[in-house]
Parts: sequence; structure tokens; C-alpha cells
Amino acid sequence: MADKPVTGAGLRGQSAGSTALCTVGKTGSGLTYRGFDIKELAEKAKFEEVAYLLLKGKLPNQAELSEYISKLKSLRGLPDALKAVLEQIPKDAHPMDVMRTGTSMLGNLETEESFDQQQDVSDRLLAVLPSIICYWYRFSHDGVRIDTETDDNSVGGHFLNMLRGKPASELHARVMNVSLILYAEHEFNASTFTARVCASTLSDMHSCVTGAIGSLRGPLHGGANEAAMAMIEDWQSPEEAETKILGMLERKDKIMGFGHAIYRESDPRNAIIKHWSKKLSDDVGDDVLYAVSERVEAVMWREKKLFCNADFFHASAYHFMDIPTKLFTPIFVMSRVTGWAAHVFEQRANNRIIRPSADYTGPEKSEWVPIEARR
Ligand SMILES: CC(=O)SCCNC(=O)CCNC(=O)[C@H](O)C(C)(C)COP(=O)(O)OP(=O)(O)OC[C@H]1O[C@@H](n2cnc3c(N)ncnc32)[C@H](O)[C@@H]1OP(=O)(O)O
Ligand SMILES: O=C([O-])CC(=O)C(=O)O
Repeated sequence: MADKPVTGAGLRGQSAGSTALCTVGKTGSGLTYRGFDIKELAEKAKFEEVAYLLLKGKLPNQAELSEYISKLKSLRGLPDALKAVLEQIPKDAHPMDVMRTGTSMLGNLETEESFDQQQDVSDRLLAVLPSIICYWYRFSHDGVRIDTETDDNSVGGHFLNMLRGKPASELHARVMNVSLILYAEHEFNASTFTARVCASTLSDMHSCVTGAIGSLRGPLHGGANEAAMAMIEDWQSPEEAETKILGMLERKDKIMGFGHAIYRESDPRNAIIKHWSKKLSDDVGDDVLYAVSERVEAVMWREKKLFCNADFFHASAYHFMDIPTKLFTPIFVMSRVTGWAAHVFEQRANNRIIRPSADYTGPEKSEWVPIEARR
């Protein structure tokens, strides 16, 4: 794909500030968090280690990591007033709306009174977001009030345990760990930029994260993993998938899970999650969905030179783990909250209110007409 022209549309290609957190597509396809390559992090790190790296600025040593994991485990409980709110939200609500409301309610109950509290407030959010979504999901769908204080060390294992009422297998906990690492941070993407704009007014952390959740919800951003699943789930064979995709391209439909605003050649997270999707496909004895996904990938590249972004093979990977499709994007929130919070810290540390200009396209001069004379 050729380089994109730098135009005002979507602020594409324009620098909107600086960050020490992440590089995206520097070599056309690379991704680093504080200088660490995503491939190495996905292979060697725990998600909690990556969260520490983003939020505290360095990799933890063993003692620091153990202490951090214990801290996060101790922060998983939900206040009664928050449970009461979650119990009011209907079963057919969008789970991203539940995440947004849960975060906002927490901001009423545990308000960030001073920026000195920002680390603790962020750790609390990281620890409690899985509890928020699972408490609501299990109450509204299964009629049970779950205990959100499980003994799992990992955020991913904890999430799966609450969702299913039993500890996750080693394979599933491993895939969740990788997935949360892949989604944790991505420079000035739409939701992170939302958080930074909010932070630039010197607002509180819960407002920044609530706004970011709203931005992530859309299908052009985090909502694409769910939209990709909805697209591929009915296709019974690679041949059917190819016919359907060609029809969609003919109609100029957007294919969810493909393309990216920054990467030009590939999204480095795709090969990683694709590898785990294949392992899960073998694990469940699938002989349709993975093959369908691979064919969609091949057709999109052949026809449009469009590559899978992080979301496409996440769809099949989560599906193979029996995670309901509507919970896919909330998992993204459980991870990206680390990146959002770290960007809020950065914004606060070197702040100027973010307020760009617009090119005016309205009328030069409008004549006032009294209301009774208007048609
Ligand atoms: C975790 C994330 O948030 S990753 C992104 C998740 N989002 C998706 O998967 C949604 C599908 N993808 C898209 O809508 C886009 O690729 C975006 C939003 C990710 C990036 O948007 P842009 O930067 O505006 O795309 P870009 O400039 O590369 O588009 C170039 C051309 O390819 C087309 N294109 C880009 N992505 C797709 C796609 N997924 N399906 C079909 N055509 C596409 C565009 O329509 C555009 O064509 P045009 O010039 O005729 O209008
Ligand atoms: O960077 C972007 O535009 C979208 C995003 O958040 C990601 O790919 O993880």
C-alpha cells in the first residue's frame, strides 16, 4: 500500500504531541512499549508485568511484580452501591455501556481527589474492570451474584474464572495473557486520544477512562473484533467466505478486522494472535472457523492488499475459548486501560489544553430574521 497523503481528514499523519510510551509502525509494521518489542513481550511477559511497565515506567523485578499482583488481587471487590447499579442494567444492554457506566459510577464512589492518587486510581480500575463486566453479565444472564474476589494471579485467568465459575485451563489463561498484552497500548489511537483530550482539561481519571471507553466502543476501533466475529460466524466453508467477501468488496462494504490508520504493511499483533487462534482451533477440533478466517485473510490481501489488524484473529481466538461475542470489546477495555492511564499521566506531567482549530466552511454573514418572519 502506498504512503497515505497527509491531509486534515482524521488528523492523519499529523503529530498531536509526544509520548515515551509506544511506537507504532515505525518500520512500517513494528510495535514497541517503552522500547520493548511486542513480539518479545507477548512471548515472555505476564500482562501484569506489562501493566507495571506502562504505568510505573520500568519492568518490575520479581519482588515488585509479586507485590503488584497481590495489590491488584486485593482490589477486585465491588462496592455494594456499584453492584446495585450493575443489577439495574438490562441483559440486552451493550456490555461496553456497562463498562462505561461502571467506570463512571466508581468515579462517584471513589473519586480521584488529587492527581497524587493517580497510580492507585489506575491500579484500582485495572483490577476492577473485569469484576464490573462479569458481575453484570452473570447477574443479568444467569441470575447469580458472583464473588469477584477470586484467587487467580492473572487478570486474564481471573476474568475467565468469573465468567465460567471455574478456573481457566493453562492454554486459555496463556492466550488471555497474550491477548491482554497485545491490546495494552497503541500510541495516539482514537480512544487514547480521547483520554488525553479529557486529561488536558485537568479532569479526573474516571472521566478520562469513561470517555475512552465510549471511543473504543465503535466498530471502526475496538468494536471491530465483535463485528469481525458477526461477519465470519455464519460462513460454513472457505469457499463460501470467499464468495461473500468478494460480494462485500463489490458493494464497497468495510471488512471489519482489516486495515489500519498507521500500519502500512502489516499489524505485528496479527501473526501472534493468529498463532494462538490456530492452537485453540486444534484444541477444540474446529475445522471451519479458522480455515474461513485464513481464506478471508488471503482474499483481502489478494484483492485489496489489506492486512488483518489485531482484531481479526482475536475474533476466532475468543470464540474458541467460548467467550460470548458481546464480551470481546470489554476485554479490550480491561487491557487498554493501562495505556489510557499511562497517557493520562504523561498528559498531566506536561500539560497544555488540547484545542485545535477548524477550517470554517459555513456562511460568511447571516442576516438575523425575527422569528415571526421565518419560514
Ligand atoms: C484495534 C483497532 O482499533 S484496529 C482497527 C479496527 N477497525 C477495523 O477493523 C474496521 C475496518 N477498518 C477500517 O475501517 C479502516 O481500515 C480503519 C478505520 C482502521 C483505518 O481507516 P483509514 O486510516 O481511514 O483507512 P485508509 O486510509 O488506510 O483506507 C484506504 C482505503 O482502503 C479502504 N479500506 C480501509 N480499510 C478497509 C476495510 N477494512 N475494508 C474495506 N476497505 C477498506 C478505505 O475505504 C480506503 O478506500 P478509499 O480511499 O477508496 O476511501
Ligand atoms: O492505533 C489505532 O488506530 C487503533 C488501535 O488502537 C490499535 O490498533 O490497537
